[in-house]
Amino acid sequence: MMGDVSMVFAAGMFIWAIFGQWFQHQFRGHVEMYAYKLIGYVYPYVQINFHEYHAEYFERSKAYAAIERYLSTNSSNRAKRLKANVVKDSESVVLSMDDHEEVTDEFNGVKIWWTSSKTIPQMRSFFSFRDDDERRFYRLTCHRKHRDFVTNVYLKHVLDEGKAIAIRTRQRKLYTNNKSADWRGYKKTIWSHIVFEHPSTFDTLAMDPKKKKDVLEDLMMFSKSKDYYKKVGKSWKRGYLLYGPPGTGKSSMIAAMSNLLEYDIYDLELASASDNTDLRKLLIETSSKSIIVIEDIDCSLDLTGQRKEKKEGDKEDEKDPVKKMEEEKKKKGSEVTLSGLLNFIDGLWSACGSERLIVFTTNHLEKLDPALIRRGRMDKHIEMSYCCFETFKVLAKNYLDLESHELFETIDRMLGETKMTPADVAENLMPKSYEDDAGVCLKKLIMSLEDENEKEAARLKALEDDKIKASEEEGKKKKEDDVKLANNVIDAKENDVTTNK
Ligand SMILES: Nc1ncnc2c1ncn2[C@@H]1O[C@H](COP(=O)(O)OP(=O)(O)OP(=O)(O)O)[C@@H](O)[C@H]1O
Repeated sequence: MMGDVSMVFAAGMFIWAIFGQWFQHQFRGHVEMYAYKLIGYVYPYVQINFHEYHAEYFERSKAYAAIERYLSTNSSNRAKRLKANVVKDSESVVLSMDDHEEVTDEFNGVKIWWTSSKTIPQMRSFFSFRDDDERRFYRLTCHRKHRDFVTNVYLKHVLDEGKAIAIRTRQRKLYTNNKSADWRGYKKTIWSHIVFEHPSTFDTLAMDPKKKKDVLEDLMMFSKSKDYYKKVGKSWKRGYLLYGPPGTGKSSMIAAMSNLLEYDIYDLELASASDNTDLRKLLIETSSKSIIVIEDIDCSLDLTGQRKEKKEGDKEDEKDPVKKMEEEKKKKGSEVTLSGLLNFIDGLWSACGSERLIVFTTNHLEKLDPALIRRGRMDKHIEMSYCCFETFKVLAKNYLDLESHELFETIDRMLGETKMTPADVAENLMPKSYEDDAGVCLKKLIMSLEDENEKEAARLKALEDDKIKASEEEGKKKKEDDVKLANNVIDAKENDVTTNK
């Protein structure tokens, strides 16, 4: 009998174990569901979890990253246990909340609790994409009555702040486009980048103070005009044309713009783009908050010639065929056309991405097709010119820490008479040895200006001499022609007399 009972008991245990295992998930799910419902009736708080990775993608959640940055900046001083991350070329340390740490945030009088947590799955997936496979998440807890405020207002504030912190702390990049071959050997144009750290700022940029203020205000206005651009139906971008002789600070101005607005720079080499499609692809790949620069636009491509109509007397057809072929080949390097470039600036494609500056630089304004630089495309034309006294004063302050000196008057007068680029002035102001004090550098500049002055005088004299020589030769030739004409008239008269006889 005992044997029968124990057999029934053993069988019952076995069936229960099978059922228990089979029902485990469903049971647990149901129990959990009802437990949460029950808690929901008595527990006055709401919790929202933000996971680091999306379940279905291997991509880090942007919201998680933004919250992490927000909490690092706003709450790390309140957390007791912190995690340290080294960023920016291993130079600075960013602190964030450690796992299972809690901080309290207060926004518009509403209290919000943040906890950082992690779960470790018991079963490691075959496709584990991270070594430890921990799933981190932030948990936000707030009172049920603030639920709408937190989801609609507070979270937007956290995400916006997180984005703004990312922009403030990110390393700016300088992109250049170049051709590279993929594994099949197909050539394509791609952007590659390096960290951009240029010291030029609007403080160190030497130019007419009024002009500088004007540019600065224009840039600041642009960066704050998102809503305005939207209201007037324009894409949020602005074109700048920087023109002037080499060494007047066009590149320095671009670096100063980037430092001011904290924008990346895309240095676009037009000749490296195979055609308009390639150009469009490069454009689409640029990010917002960037400056797209095309330097020396007049030299980039034959953008000026493509619109010119053939004039009578054009020698194109009479060109040496070999030379013609060579020129064609050279042009084939890039088939970007003026219309492609115009499309790039203000066509539909240019509207993808926003908050972008497009900057053209040129040493020869007169060589550019007017269509390329008309207002609306290049909204602001900025002339970078030779060094004037105001420009010099900025350079003297930068290079020599000097605001006044007895030689300033001489330099003021000489700069009025002589054209010298800020780059050349800066070169003269730079001490070349430890003995070179400010006076020595200023004297060096004066000597250089004198040299320049003499050279200019010699150049002008040579020009004047050439003019006099040309006019003398013209006079002489005219005299000879007159004599010839007079002789011909006499000869003709004499012939008439002989015939009449
Ligand atoms: N306006 C300026 N203010 C301050 N520094 C200047 C200025 N112009 C030139 N410089 C100095 O001269 C150097 C060369 O100037 P920069 O490359 O900016 O001139 P650029 O006009 O772009 O010349 P290019 O047309 O040849 O590219 C700079 O590194 C900077 O040190």
